[in-house]
Amino acid sequence: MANYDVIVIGAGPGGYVAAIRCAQLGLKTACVEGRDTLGGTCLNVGCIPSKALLHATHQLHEAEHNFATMGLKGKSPSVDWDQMKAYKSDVVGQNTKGIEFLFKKNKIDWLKGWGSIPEAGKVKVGDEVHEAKNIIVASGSEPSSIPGVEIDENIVVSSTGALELKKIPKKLAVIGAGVIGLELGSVYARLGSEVQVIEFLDVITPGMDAEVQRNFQKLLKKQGIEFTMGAAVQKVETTKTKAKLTYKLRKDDSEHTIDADTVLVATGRKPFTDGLGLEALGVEISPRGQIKTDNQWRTNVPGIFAIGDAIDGPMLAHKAEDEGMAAAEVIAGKHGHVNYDVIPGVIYTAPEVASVGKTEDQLKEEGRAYKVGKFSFMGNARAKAVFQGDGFVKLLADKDTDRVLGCHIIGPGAGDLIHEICVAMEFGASAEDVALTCHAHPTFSEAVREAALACGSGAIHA
Ligand SMILES: Cc1cc2nc3c(=O)[nH]c(=O)nc-3n(C[C@H](O)[C@H](O)[C@H](O)COP(=O)(O)OP(=O)(O)OC[C@H]3O[C@@H](n4cnc5c(N)ncnc54)[C@H](O)[C@@H]3O)c2cc1C
Ligand SMILES: NC(=O)c1ccc[n+]([C@@H]2O[C@H](COP(=O)([O-])OP(=O)(O)OC[C@H]3O[C@@H](n4cnc5c(N)ncnc54)[C@H](O)[C@@H]3O)[C@@H](O)[C@H]2O)c1
Repeated sequence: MANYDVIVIGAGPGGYVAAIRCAQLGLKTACVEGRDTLGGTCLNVGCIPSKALLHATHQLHEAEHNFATMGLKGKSPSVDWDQMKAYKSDVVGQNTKGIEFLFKKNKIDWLKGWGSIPEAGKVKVGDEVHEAKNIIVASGSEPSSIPGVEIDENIVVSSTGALELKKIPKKLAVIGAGVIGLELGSVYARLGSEVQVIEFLDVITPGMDAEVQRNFQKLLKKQGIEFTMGAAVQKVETTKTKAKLTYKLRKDDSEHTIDADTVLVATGRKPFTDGLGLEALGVEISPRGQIKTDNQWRTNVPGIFAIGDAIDGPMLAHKAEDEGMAAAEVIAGKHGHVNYDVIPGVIYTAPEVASVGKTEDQLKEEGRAYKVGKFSFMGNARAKAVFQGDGFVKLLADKDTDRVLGCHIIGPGAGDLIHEICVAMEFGASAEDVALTCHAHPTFSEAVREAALACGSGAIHA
């Protein structure tokens, strides 16, 4: 048994970042993690392995579709799936070991095992009970399924199983056209699977800017992904090697079936708080299973904080990290800050999709007068040189004050470009501020500046 200022439960991006910041602020810190490696969902079975597979398969796509045009002749590479998975695991290993190194460097104790909170101020791991002045719950989330669909991680898989399929399926059915469905759907489409996405709504990536949604779907269709929209999945039946998926079209209630080798269930994730003992402690939980907190990440039980996927808000690694840092600052008696209005969202397909701030629909709903500056990547020399002229940057600014209100990008490097606008929004910048900032040529970033120019006296290359 040991005494700590802070014990963090969970070593995902929320928990490990909270632990590091606590230690940096001079607090004696431990972090409990039940997995064999640190880094949580994100590093082990989320952000990092999926991006490794997206990278590898994007290279394959380039070789198959664009190399010859550039005079790079010869046979396209063949896929060694086991080696691709080994590369992915190696990337994961480098990152999880990196967190272990950071824990040692910051003198954070990793308490190995599954933790519970028998009472406020105490954390039990295995047979040991440790004392902590403060506890941060960062227990994350897990995949959720829908009625009639049972995940077996063999034929019917969650994202976790989809990162480790034994072989590349001939036909992959994806339930849900959200971020996971489209990123992993892209991976397998590039690997040659026939990919059919079945989505309940009439649009993909709910919550995104409507113009981006339409454009994105069109581009994914061009890449061979098939969409069945407005379809409610009823059930998935499996044999040893196959699945039969039944769905009803919402428009006419007609029932349809499709066969697939693998079904990926990508219908969202739910907070994971099993075994923590929160109910017995009287920690308030929302009907959606999220731990309730105030705006300083305090639960209703003194000394217990919660952050990341286990609480309200977008289930994103960087949101969890920001909350981790902020909760640590609060515990250390400082000011913790997260600006929930400026949290970017990125989909790492090709092209990438990124957004921050308000969508046009939200501004309309709010009755706020706004202007749109839009610029197509077709007018961006660098994008054309790398076969990525599809897509656009759309900047939304207040009609009267010119203040930047949101940005939606579909195109090359969108996930990096968006941060220029995040910074602009944090500083309360106007579209003109962005437009008057010199941007190096030839870069994708010039498209952001052109969109800002389009909010004023006009883009140059449009
Ligand atoms: C396939 C996939 C791809 C993703 N890609 C992205 C992306 O590109 N960008 C992005 O921003 N987000 C992405 N996400 C979402 C991202 O992974 C999560 O938002 C993020 O991991 C949440 O961090 P967290 O710290 O709250 O929880 P988690 O990362 O889920 O970590 C929680 C940790 O707590 C541990 N734990 C739970 N309970 C206990 C206990 N009682 N005792 C000990 N340990 C416990 C768990 O084992 C886990 O390791 C992706 C998710 C998936 C599934
Ligand atoms: N690049 C990233 O940032 C990234 C990548 C992967 C995952 N994530 C995070 O992980 C979380 C989970 O991702 P996700 O893609 O599973 O969830 P999601 O919420 O992004 O998408 C789920 C989709 O499934 C659809 N759906 C729900 N029920 C359905 C049904 N019965 N039949 C058909 N469609 C149905 C929804 O309408 C929605 O389009 C998200 O919150 C996301 O932020 C982020």
